[in-house]
Amino acid sequence: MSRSIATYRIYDDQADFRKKATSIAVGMTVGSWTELPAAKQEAMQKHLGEVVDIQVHEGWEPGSRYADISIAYPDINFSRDIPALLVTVFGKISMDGRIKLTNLDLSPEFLSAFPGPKFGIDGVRDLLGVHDRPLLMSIFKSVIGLSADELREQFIRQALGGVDLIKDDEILFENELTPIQKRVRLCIEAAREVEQQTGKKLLYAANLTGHTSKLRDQALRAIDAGANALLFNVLSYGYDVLHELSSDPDINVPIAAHPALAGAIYPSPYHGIAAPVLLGQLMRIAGADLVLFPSPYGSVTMPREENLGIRDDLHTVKLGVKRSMPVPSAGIHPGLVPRIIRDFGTDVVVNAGGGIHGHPLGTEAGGRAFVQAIEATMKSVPLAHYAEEREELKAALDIWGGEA
Ligand SMILES: CCCC(=O)/C(O)=C/OP(=O)(O)O
Ligand SMILES: [Mg+2]
Repeated sequence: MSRSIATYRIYDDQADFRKKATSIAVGMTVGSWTELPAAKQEAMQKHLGEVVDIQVHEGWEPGSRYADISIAYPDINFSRDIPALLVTVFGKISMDGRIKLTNLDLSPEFLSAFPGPKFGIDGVRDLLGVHDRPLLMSIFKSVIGLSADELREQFIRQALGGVDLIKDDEILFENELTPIQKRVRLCIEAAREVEQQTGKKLLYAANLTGHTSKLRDQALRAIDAGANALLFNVLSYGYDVLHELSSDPDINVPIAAHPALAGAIYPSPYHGIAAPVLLGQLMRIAGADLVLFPSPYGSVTMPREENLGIRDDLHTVKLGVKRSMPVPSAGIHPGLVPRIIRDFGTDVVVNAGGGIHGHPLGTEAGGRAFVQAIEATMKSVPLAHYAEEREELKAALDIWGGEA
């Protein structure tokens, strides 16, 4: 019988964890068990959840306790979609005290319904023709209220800085000045102009927004206007919307998943869903080609072990789909590039907004500083040494600091 296993961390100083685990396994599947007549029990056996592991630990505070509990849920109980999975394994019990969903071990049967990322790491690299180093992405900043000309000008400045991708900020929604088709047309045209000068291909991830019922048409309009990538605020819509977009054959461009709202779900040790599940595994099987998340060392941080957990879930062969590109973000500046590459390897996107636009010599110099920092790190040259002959990197290190 095909089963998917959910692991929870439950904090309770008094609980009989075996009893608690059994009540979850029964309550989230067949509802009640011991009261059922034998004939009914036999009929319902195939639907019954099972406690497969309980590990009890002493907590940090004296006398406190917690347990890691794993429960197997028969795949027969729920349909092959993420909403059904999440309601089954963490619907009602997510509201029942101090309990956090920390891991999902999904069955091959369940995973068979998920094509995963259309492009993945290798496909994005193929689009750009860059295979031997981290990618560099910049983010429009102070973008609300910009006219089309101002947006185009900012795009060109970023492109001339040598970035591989440019993304909308996640707070750029449909608006009268730069509706998606208009801004895609002007940015892609600008990308082609700059490519004439630099020879560099560019992906522009336009933010796909608006009512759910209109997203597919919106995406097709953007692609018709020349869009070669999309940004999507997954958690405000739900994973299944991403799944529908990513598995649509007509939406043939990479999708970058933004983590907006994730901070309401992953940080607490006592509640919510662990970051590797929320921003690693589920984003990848829902089809995100690139996944943004708070880095361990920027302005909006996430503990390093959770970052590395996301990295591992975006790469693991266990999920049986293409790998998604990790994009550790927020407060990234050139001095952090060696740490990023040390933690994530070269299959990573170095992503910055303020770290590019806030450069003392301007946006173009900000991009060049990152390009230089990546070059130095790939050559195993200390940034400070590499900066001796490169004013853009030197200015960035002077203002934001160098590698730890
Ligand atoms: C984790 C998401 C980061 C993000 O959306 C963003 O705009 C970052 O900007 P900077 O912190 O690099 O300025
Ligand atoms: Mg942003």
